[in-house]
Amino acid sequence: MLEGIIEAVRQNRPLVHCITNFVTANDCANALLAVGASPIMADAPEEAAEIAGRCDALVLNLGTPSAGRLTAMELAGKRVNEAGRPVVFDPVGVSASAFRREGARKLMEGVRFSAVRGNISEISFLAGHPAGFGGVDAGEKDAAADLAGRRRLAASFARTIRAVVVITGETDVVSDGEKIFCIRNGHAMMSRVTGTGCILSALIGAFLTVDAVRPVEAVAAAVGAFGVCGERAYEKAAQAGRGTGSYHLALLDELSLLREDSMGGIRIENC
Ligand SMILES: Nc1ncnc2c1ncn2[C@@H]1O[C@H](COP(=O)(O)OP(=O)(O)OP(=O)(O)O)[C@@H](O)[C@H]1O
Ligand SMILES: Cc1ncsc1CCO
Ligand SMILES: [Mg+2]
Repeated sequence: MLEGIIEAVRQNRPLVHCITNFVTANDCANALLAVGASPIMADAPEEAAEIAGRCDALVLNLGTPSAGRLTAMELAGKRVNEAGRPVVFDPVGVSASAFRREGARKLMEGVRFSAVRGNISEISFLAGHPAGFGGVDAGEKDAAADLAGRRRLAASFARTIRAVVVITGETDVVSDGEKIFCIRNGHAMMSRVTGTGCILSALIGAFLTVDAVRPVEAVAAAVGAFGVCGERAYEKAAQAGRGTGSYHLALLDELSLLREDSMGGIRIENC
């Protein structure tokens, strides 16, 4: 099911426009380059729609919102919707402030998303089940949310918004409302480096441009492939005694080394 997708991304060199946060923008750009995509980060409302009109996919990330950035997201999102190309939403820290909550609400109303990815607290908040959590990373309490609950949430929210929904964590859940995939890759070190979720959302944008596979499968491939990179980075950096800074770079290295044969390491099941 996932064969050919990595090489397709490398061959197509999709142009991925990111309107993202200033914390991890550089990592997202490097991660996209590493898998063979072409990143462009452009968040000025004056140019966002024009650039979005020429991109193959758009990724909107709520990590450091501002009035201008939210306007740019809406303008770009609408333009990419008109062009029929994929738009990904990463609702970073959506419950942290009224400004983020309202910004996310307007985006969900005005833009059609192909995929929405977040941790359990972000997705449960967006879906109308506030967990009372306010930071940008998943908390311990969230880790306790059982897998059955995550599967139900991903599938029902996917049906509601007609998009692929991804809830990341120790086990990632990907659903389009019909199929539900559980992906057991990655390493706990991934949550000790900021922005691994943002990187994954950017990669999902690139993988969604491969139209030979269904969107839910393209998203699952991105999630699984990134998880495999997280494991390999652990073997090469952390197991060798190095810390989170080396792990961060090792993760980018593994993305650049990702080839079709890496897909064999993906532990994915219909669940
Ligand atoms: N305990 C874990 N075991 C395996 N993989 C994990 C674990 N925690 C997170 N991951 C992986 O880390 C990546 C990011 O997921 P996470 O849920 O931490 O995103 P996030 O909270 O949005 O991150 P950020 O806001 O820092 O960008 C995913 O690929 C996920 O599979
Ligand atoms: C730490 C942080 N703060 C806003 S965005 C971001 C990156 C992780 O999502
Ligand atoms: Mg996040």
